Amino acid sequence: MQYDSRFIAQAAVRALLYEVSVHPKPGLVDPVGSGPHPDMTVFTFIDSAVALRDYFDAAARCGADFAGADLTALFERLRALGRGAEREMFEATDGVNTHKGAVFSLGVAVGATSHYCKSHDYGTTGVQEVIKRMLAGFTARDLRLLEGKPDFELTAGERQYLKTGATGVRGEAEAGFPSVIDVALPLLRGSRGNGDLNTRLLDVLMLLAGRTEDSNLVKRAGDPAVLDWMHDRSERYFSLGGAGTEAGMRLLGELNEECLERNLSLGGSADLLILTIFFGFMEGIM
Ligand SMILES: CC(C)(COP(=O)(O)OP(=O)(O)OC[C@H]1O[C@@H](n2cnc3c(N)ncnc32)[C@H](O[C@H]2O[C@H](COP(=O)(O)OP(=O)(O)OP(=O)(O)O)[C@@H](O)[C@H]2O)[C@@H]1O)[C@@H](O)C(=O)NCCC(=O)NCCS
Ligand SMILES: Nc1ncnc2[nH]cnc12
Repeated sequence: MQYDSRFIAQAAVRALLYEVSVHPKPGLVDPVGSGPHPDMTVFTFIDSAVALRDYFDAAARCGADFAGADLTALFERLRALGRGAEREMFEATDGVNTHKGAVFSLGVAVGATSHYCKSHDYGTTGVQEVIKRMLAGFTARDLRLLEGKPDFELTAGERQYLKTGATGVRGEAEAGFPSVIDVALPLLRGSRGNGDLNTRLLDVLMLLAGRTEDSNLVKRAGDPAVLDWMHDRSERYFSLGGAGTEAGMRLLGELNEECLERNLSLGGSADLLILTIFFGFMEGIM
């Protein structure tokens, strides 16, 4: 299948809207509640997603139009578009950070997909190779800029890198989003025809939460040990049979309560779910 830029940009916005619609998501905003995010509701996410439509159109066109051999130059062009999109997102949400991570990760995915589809039938492995070439050396280059940056200017991801060496969203992106393409997408493919979409996507979220180093979760907990706790909860969830079982749904409810009490957010895992949904649309498995 050869996709055009318009279809690709539309899939990106649909992925944002599908993710926020999945419920009940522990530690995240969904149509039923705001979880540990009192400054946002599902409507904030709808406003944000709609405001990002032009950005994804521009990112898709940028990918399709790029003709050079050095794909790191394509990434730099996309990054400039992403910075503008972040501003548009904050305008649409009155300063609330809904999709900063997704502006970056999904922007990369849209640009890479569109570039690949210019000369190939769609294939996720091919797109992953494009992403790796676009981001080659990015993490080291970006994090090298931190030398001398005052502490109060550091983002959560930057602070965690300096403290523990965790590379967060940058490392995940540079490696071609392995947790999405090698872990979550196979689950989504395998669950086709088995359960409703909401159930399938809850399982994908919990698989991602169990495998990812979510810098948003670590920031909220103030301790990277929270990752082991979340990874254990995810294992338990799947040992109970996941969202297709009463016991799995009960565990999700308990986890939701625990995230609320401890003010824990799964923002990074939500972004990876968005990416999985996007690739799911591209593969026609949703
Ligand atoms: C490259 C940048 C995007 C790097 O970002 P930065 O250093 O500014 O921020 P980080 O702290 O590193 O995190 C970025 C966001 O990435 C998401 N994330 C976290 N872990 C992972 C992971 N393992 N894999 C993938 N993605 C991950 C996460 O996003 C979600 O959390 C956001 C809410 O965060 P925040 O407001 O900090 O937290 P709250 O606790 O909710 O707020 P408080 O109430 O406590 O204040 C939300 O957006 C989710 O989406 C991380 O936050 C950047 O520097 C950059 O270059 N940006 C501009 C360029 C661009 O986007 N270009 C696009 C195309 S290339
Ligand atoms: N549903 C959601 N709730 C909170 N943060 C998010 N980041 C991306 N999706 C999110």
